Amino acid sequence: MFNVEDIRKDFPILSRKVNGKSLVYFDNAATSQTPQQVIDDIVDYYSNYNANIHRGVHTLSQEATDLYEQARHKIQAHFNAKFSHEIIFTSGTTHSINLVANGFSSLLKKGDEIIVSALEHHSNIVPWQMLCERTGAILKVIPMNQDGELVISEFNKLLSKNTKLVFVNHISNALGTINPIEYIIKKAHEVGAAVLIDGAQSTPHIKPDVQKLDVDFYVASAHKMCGPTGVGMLYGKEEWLKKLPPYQGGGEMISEVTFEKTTYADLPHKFEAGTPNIAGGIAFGTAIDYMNSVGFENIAEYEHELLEYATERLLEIEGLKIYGTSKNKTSVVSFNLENIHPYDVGTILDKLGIAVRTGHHCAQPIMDFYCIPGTVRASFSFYNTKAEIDTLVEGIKKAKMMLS
Ligand SMILES: Cc1ncc(COP(=O)(O)O)c(CNc2co[nH]c2=O)c1O
Repeated sequence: MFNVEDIRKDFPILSRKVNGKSLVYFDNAATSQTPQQVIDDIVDYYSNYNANIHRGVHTLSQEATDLYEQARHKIQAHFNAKFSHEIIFTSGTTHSINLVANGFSSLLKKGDEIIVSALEHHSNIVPWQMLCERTGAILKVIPMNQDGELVISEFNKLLSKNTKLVFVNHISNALGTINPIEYIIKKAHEVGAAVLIDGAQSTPHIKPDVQKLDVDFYVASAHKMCGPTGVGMLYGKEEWLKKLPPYQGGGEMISEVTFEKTTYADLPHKFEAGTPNIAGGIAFGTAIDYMNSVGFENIAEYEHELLEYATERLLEIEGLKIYGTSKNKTSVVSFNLENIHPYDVGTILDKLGIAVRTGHHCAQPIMDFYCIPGTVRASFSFYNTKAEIDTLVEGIKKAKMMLS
């Protein structure tokens, strides 16, 4: 196990004051914080290697290309992809999902069925609704229960020979629920459907093995796992990536362009049009190195301790209700105080230096299910502490006293 005080020294921002108080950062499900090692590599790139990549004959371009492609190999190794060309750099999870959705526009026909879940982030709902509008495919939804878990018996009933795609998140951003993706992938493949797993919330906590999962697509954002914003990845099985048409046209993604006809580049470049976020891609690799140096088993064990402690302390507060009570969840606690709007609680906590997320968390169907406008979401990471949780609890008690 690691020493959390030593870890916290890696994150300059954690020494900040907010409204005169020490920052307590509990909005990690929105974006994680950035260790000095990642910051240094971004500065190092722009200080010593900045050049456009691929096809350059000059040294700087070659060095930048090598760093970028080394990052791709780091991502391949981390997710245990069979080939590096199965890793597509994108601007993040939303871009990755839209790339796949766009690709299936030419592969689906009227009456085909797409299954998503009630726990999805809007980024894993709206692109599929748009795809259904384009193709006449039908969207089906796996329902959720009061604990914030998927009703798997209903999933089994939704599956049929018409099911072509099943797209669910690994972990719910709003509730922290860990979904049984191994089972979902197995059952979807039994009817011949392809599966995309939205890993935006799982990759900060666990190390998915895409070959072991046998998943067809897996997506993630660097900024959720100690990396920079504006860069993410799409893993796709080679056979699927070869089937999908390009998402964007332009430089990098071509083999030959004439006004009569254009031929496309091989994987991965077919899906990487234009100049990418080079520094971001390199820093994504650094972030993966950093998280692996801390150790995902250590992270999971420590964050589970934080979750248990936070849940126990929060439930001491009369009138506080937690949403998302699955036994199988990561370090996210969504809650409300009776008859108090989440925005008001969040605003008071901010005055105390405590950063939480309030609102629907881009998961409005979940809020509709619970008949609430939103929640206060506290999401913990391996650099948070039990003392910070105590500060949160005191802050909530203050908010309750002021707002009741
Ligand atoms: C499950 C899930 N899918 C997709 C996305 C979109 O990721 P992006 O493309 O990197 O923005 C998010 C972002 N979730 C959140 C962003 O801010 N608060 C959140 O809970 C997410 O949690």
